[in-house]
Amino acid sequence: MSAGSRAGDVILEVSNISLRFGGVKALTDISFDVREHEIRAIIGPNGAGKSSMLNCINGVYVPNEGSITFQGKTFSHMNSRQVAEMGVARTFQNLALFKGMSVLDNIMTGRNLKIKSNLLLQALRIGPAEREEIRHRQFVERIIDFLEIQAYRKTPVGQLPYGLQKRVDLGRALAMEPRILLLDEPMAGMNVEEKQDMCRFILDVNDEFGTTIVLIEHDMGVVMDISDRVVVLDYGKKIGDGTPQEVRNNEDVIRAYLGTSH
Ligand SMILES: Nc1ncnc2c1ncn2[C@@H]1O[C@H](COP(=O)(O)OP(=O)(O)OP(=O)(O)O)[C@@H](O)[C@H]1O
Repeated sequence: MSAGSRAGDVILEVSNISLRFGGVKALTDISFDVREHEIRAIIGPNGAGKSSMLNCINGVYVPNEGSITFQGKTFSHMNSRQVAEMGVARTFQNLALFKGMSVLDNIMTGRNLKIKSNLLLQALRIGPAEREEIRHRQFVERIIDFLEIQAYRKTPVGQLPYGLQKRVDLGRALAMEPRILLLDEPMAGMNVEEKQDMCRFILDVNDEFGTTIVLIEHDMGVVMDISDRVVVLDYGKKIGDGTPQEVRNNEDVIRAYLGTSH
């Protein structure tokens, strides 16, 4: 079911990252790697540092120490736009969609970085701009079919149930044609059926688009079935790293999870 058997070379390497907010050590000396095509989960109880880690990878936070290597290029900090241009897209725990805009238009916003024609040509919809728009629309339609949301193409996103909004957010990120997709608690707040759907879509994205996926989650159960390898954080430190089976049997991980309500 998982992509482990075809995981390739290391595409992303996090090296000795530490991050502090005043006196709070959000991350302490975290290192791990992500291989091409794999589904890599970062799990941990509340406040473990998962979101902080994701925000260091996608350029929102500047780590106090450490570096990140993406496709062979090492950087201690890049801004969010540079990271996006290198092929890293993300979804958000608190949805970042335009609620009054249609599903189609929301997903189209994910193409913005890829639109090359100038604004005047776009506004007039002439020549190359028109051809370019048709190409982008075709790609967006492919995503809409893939995510099985054809029936809601013209529906304002704010009118959709939460699980479908999360799917649109995934579509917006996919529209960027990312090499790496960062998913911030993609199953949070969902019912069982919505969680199953989202798991299926994550596996399909990984399989059909070949996208490398890094997802964070605090519920250990849901990620164990779909992940190739799992990093476990607790109080900002890495306490486990390995296959789901290895992580499940790790004494420190068991202790961290038994000590919380998860
Ligand atoms: N912007 C910030 N300012 C100050 N402290 C912060 C900030 N962001 C995170 N922290 C602190 O850093 C630590 C790690 O938080 P983080 O949100 O990364 O954890 P998390 O594992 O994502 O938690 P959750 O599962 O609850 O989302 C926590 O102690 C948190 O209070």
